[in-house]
Amino acid sequence: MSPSIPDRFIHFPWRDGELHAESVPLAWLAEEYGTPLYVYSETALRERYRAFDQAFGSQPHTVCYAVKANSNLSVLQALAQEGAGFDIVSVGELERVLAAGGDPSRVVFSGVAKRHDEIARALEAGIKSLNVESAAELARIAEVAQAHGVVAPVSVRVNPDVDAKTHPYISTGLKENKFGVDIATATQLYREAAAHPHLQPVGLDCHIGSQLTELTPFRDAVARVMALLDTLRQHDITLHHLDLGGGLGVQYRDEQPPAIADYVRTLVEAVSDPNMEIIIEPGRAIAANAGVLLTRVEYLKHNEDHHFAIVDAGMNDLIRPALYQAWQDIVPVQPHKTGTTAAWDIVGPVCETGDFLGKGRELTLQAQDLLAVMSAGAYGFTMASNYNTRPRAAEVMVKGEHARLIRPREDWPMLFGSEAACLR
Ligand SMILES: Cc1ncc(COP(=O)(O)O)c(C=O)c1O
Ligand SMILES: N[C@@H](CCCC[NH3+])C(=O)O
Repeated sequence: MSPSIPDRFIHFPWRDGELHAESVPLAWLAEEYGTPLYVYSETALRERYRAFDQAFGSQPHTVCYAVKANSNLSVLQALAQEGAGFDIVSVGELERVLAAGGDPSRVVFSGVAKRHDEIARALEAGIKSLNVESAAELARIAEVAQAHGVVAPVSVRVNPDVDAKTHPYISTGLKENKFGVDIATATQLYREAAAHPHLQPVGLDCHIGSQLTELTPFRDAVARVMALLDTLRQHDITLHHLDLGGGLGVQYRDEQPPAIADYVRTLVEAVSDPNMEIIIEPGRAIAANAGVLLTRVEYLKHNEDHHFAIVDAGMNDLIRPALYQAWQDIVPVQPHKTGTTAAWDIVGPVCETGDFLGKGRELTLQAQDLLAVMSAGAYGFTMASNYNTRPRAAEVMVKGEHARLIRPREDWPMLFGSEAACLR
C-alpha cells in the first residue's frame, strides 16, 4: 500500500506504489536526467497563481509573483501566460521576466541597493513601480530619470514595525531590519517625490516578512499603511495602488498557514476601498509545494549511535535546512520493506557539518534509494551555489504526462570555462 500524501502535495501523487510528479514517475525522471534534480508541477504553479488571482473578485489587483522564489524561465513563462505581474529585486530578474514574455507594465522593483544601471534599465523597460527603500535611493532615481528625460513611477516602501512572527532572518518589517523607511520619513519622501518633475508617486509599498502563518501581522501592517494613506491625502497626494508585499506561509510540516482565499479576503477587508488596486507579491505560496528535489542515496554509514544516509544533493543545492534550520519532508520515491529502519540524518557531499537536508528521519533505506525532498519549489534552485565546485542541478517541468528539461545540469565549461580563459 502507498503511504498517504497530504493535500498540499496533490500534484505529487502515489501511483502503483511509487511517487509521481503529476502523471510522470519521479524514478523515471531521475533515470532520464540524473540526480540531484529539481522537478516542478506546472499544474500546481498555475493553480496556486489562480487561487490568488480569483480570490480578489472584483477588487482591482495585480498578483506580482516574487521572482526570487523560483526564477526558472519556464516557471516565469507559465505564470506570465496566466497574466501574472512580477516582483523583482535585480536587473537580472527583470531580464528573466522579459525573456519569459512577462509584461513590464506589471513589474514592481523591490530591493535596498538598486544600482544606477538597474534603475535605468527598469525605466527603459517601462515597469509599473520602483519601490523606494531610502531617501538616497529616491534621489538616485530622480537623477537617473532626469538624465533619461522620463518620469519614474515610484512607491515608498514603508517599514511598519510589526512583528511578523517568523524566523529572524526572513522578518523584514521591524524597525531594526534594513528594509524600507519609517512612516514619518515616508511622508517626507512622498512630498519630495510629488514636487519633483521626474518622479510620480503611484503607490505605497510594504512587506513584513516571509513564511507568515498568522493573519494578524498582515492586518496590523495594513492598518498602519492605511493611516499613512490618509495623511498623504491631506497633503494632496493620491496614490493609485497599495502593494502589500508577499509573505504568506506554506505548510512544510505542521504549520497551519491561512488559506489563500482567507488571506486575500483579510487584505481586501482591511483596505476597505473597492477602487484601490491591491498588489501582492507572493513567492513561496505559489512555488514551494509545486516542486521537489530528487536525490539518490550514495552511501549508508553508521557512526556510534548516528545513522547517516549520504545523498548526492547538498547544501549547495538546497540551503534552507542549513541556513534556517528549516524542516522539509523527505520521502523515499519507491518505498520498500527491506533495508535498514533507523532515524537517519540525511546529509550531503559538501565539506561542512551544516550540510544536511534533514535529521533524525525515521525511514527504511538502502544505498541507491531515491529520495524526494518535498516543498522544494521555492528558494531551492534560486539559492543554489557552486560551493565545492559542484554543478547546479538540472530542472524539469512536468505537466500531465509530459516532462521537459527546463534547465540542463551545469557542465564543466559552464562552471569554469570563462574563468579558465582568463588563465595566463
Ligand atoms: C519585497 C518582497 N516581496 C515579496 C517577497 C516574497 O515573499 P514570499 O516568498 O514569502 O511570498 C519577499 C521575500 O520575503 C520580499 O522581500
Ligand atoms: N529564502 C527564504 C525566504 C526569503 C524571503 C526573501 N525576502 C526561505 O527560503 O525561506
